Amino acid sequence: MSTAKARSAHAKAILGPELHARLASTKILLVGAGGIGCELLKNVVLTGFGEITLLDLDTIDLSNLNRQFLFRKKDVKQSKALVAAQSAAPFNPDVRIKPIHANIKEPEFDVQWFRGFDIVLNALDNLDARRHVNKMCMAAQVPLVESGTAGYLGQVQPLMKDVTECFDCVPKPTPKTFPVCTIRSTPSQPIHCIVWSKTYLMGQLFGEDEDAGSELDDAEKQGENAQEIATLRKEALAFQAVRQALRSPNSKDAAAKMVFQKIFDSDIRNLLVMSDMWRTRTPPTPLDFDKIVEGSSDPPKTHSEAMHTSVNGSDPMPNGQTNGKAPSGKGQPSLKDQRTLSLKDNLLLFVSSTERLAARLQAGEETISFDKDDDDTLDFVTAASNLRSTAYGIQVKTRWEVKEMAGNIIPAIATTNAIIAGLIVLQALHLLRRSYDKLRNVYIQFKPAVPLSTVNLSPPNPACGICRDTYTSVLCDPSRATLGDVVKGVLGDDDREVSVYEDKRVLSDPDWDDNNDRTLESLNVTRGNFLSIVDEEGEWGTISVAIGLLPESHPAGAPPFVLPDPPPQPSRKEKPNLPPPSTPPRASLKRSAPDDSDIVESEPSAKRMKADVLASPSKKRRLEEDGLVLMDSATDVLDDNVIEID
Ligand SMILES: Nc1ncnc2c1ncn2[C@@H]1O[C@H](COP(=O)(O)OP(=O)(O)OP(=O)(O)O)[C@@H](O)[C@H]1O
Ligand SMILES: [Zn+2]
Repeated sequence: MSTAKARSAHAKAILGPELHARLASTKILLVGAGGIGCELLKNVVLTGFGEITLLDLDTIDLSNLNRQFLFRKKDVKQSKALVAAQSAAPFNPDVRIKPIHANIKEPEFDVQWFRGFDIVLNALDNLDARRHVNKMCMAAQVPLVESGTAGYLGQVQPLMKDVTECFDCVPKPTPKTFPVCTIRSTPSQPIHCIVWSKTYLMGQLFGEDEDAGSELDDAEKQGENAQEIATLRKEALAFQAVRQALRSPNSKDAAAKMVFQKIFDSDIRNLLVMSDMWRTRTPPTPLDFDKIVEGSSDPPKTHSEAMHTSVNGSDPMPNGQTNGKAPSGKGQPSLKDQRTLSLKDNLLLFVSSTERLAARLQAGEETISFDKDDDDTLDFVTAASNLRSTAYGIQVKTRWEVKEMAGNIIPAIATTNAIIAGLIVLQALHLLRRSYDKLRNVYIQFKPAVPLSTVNLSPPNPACGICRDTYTSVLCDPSRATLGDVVKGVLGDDDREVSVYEDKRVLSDPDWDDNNDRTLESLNVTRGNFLSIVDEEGEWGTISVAIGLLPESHPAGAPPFVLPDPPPQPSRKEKPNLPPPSTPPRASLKRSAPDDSDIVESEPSAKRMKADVLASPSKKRRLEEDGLVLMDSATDVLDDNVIEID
């Protein structure tokens, strides 16, 4: 038997000659060439898929090499998609792998582009991209296999419009956020100090020079302490001087000390003035740079130490941690990252990492943000969060622990990725055979005797704001097609009252047609966007219009759009008893349009609630100005592993 025949003998025997032959011309899109993606690419190539498009936006990092086996050290900094394709192609001489180094959310990957695939396989690591691919697959009616791993756990979920639930049929946990003032003034846990260093302090010192005021405006609206907000505003203003020092070659040596004194001494003294704030809390202790360097500073005790001492008079070290004082050599782990740093160690690490980051700014880097794999930023965040913890009497953390917490890292396990990648192919084959009764959600669970569990699929959620929409496409020239013409064209003879949205923006409603004569381009609606046409009475399903570009063959004198033929037929809506599943609140509600003075933003599913208060944009605007947050679902669960602060 020739090598090529031998290579495919098993796959052919298992799949049967007909399906095996079909795979050679089946077009698959694989999104993500990371931990799961590398395993999956190998699997699909060896199974006999012949036409593979592999897309990933990232380049290879040294830390990927322990599990992303298609990459070698020489490939670091190269495109993941390109290198993975080159490494996997020789596994099957007949395979064609087209690598694309790009973000799947780019407008060029529009619904028409997705329609070119027979199946899509996700190997992603974030909710945003997963939700995007889900919507595109629902719109293009292409089957999708979704997957994810977290440590020893993993899941595979086959999704098919109108057959199964989609990824958005069930609300996803919202990333955990902390109130601004907990982070900025009253931390009580190590994570608060880590989030402060990574998000706030790094941003202020090494990020873009931007006004931190809007975050404080929001906090003020939400009723947080006004005097405290005023102090924080002053603090933010004073950052200008230290920012400049960090960027000026003359003050390099002094800059780190200046930063230290501002944030760990004078900012803390300013907060202490607000005696009200410390009535029920332990006040922080300012840190003295010179005394710590001399070794004469006596670090404040952690809360638990203080409590313990008062109970039994001893001086314990909770959880083997110390606050400032390194334990004597015995018992200290030998790995550098796992050693507890003393107060002086943290100060010296703060100075050296600040100097390294300042040197990078002076060498031309415009901004530097936290990256767990960038040693300078990890050192800075470790030292800064430990110094802040010390000032607030909170336990310090090792560099290793800070890396885990700041990077929201759950260790990636190569074997879990490999098992999940195998299960993805099995579910993909069921979808391609249209054996829908065989589809299962598959989980890896913590039960050695039964490591895999399968769950039958649920039908689509009738209230889902993604897969219950009726999708259609309009090809147009957005610089000439007007909103009114496109919407009227799609509705045809149907003269129902409708509102039109792009994502969360209301573009028109029955009492407000100011935008109807504006071009789509002027409304910032272009290729890759969707217009949602929502029935005002809530009787008919939403029509989602994917905007694509006109073909080159489109005659010059013809109208600047091509309408769907036949026109979309939205389904009559069953009135759900439950509120629709929520779209998790997004980090930012604001999207810029060239002139968005006439554009109102609201949660997309609010349109389906048809609440009277939301019927007119002016009312919506007022509600938002009042700082009112409209929740779509009361069932959102906070996930403790995910920490995000904006
Ligand atoms: N919007 C997107 N478009 C294209 N590729 C994406 C997008 N979002 C994430 N990815 C890719 O999905 C892959 C997910 O893989 P994985 O979870 O192993 O992450 P990683 O970055 O390689 O590893 P780690 O996060 O553990 O360091 C990554 O290679 C990432 O670049
Ligand atoms: Zn759905």
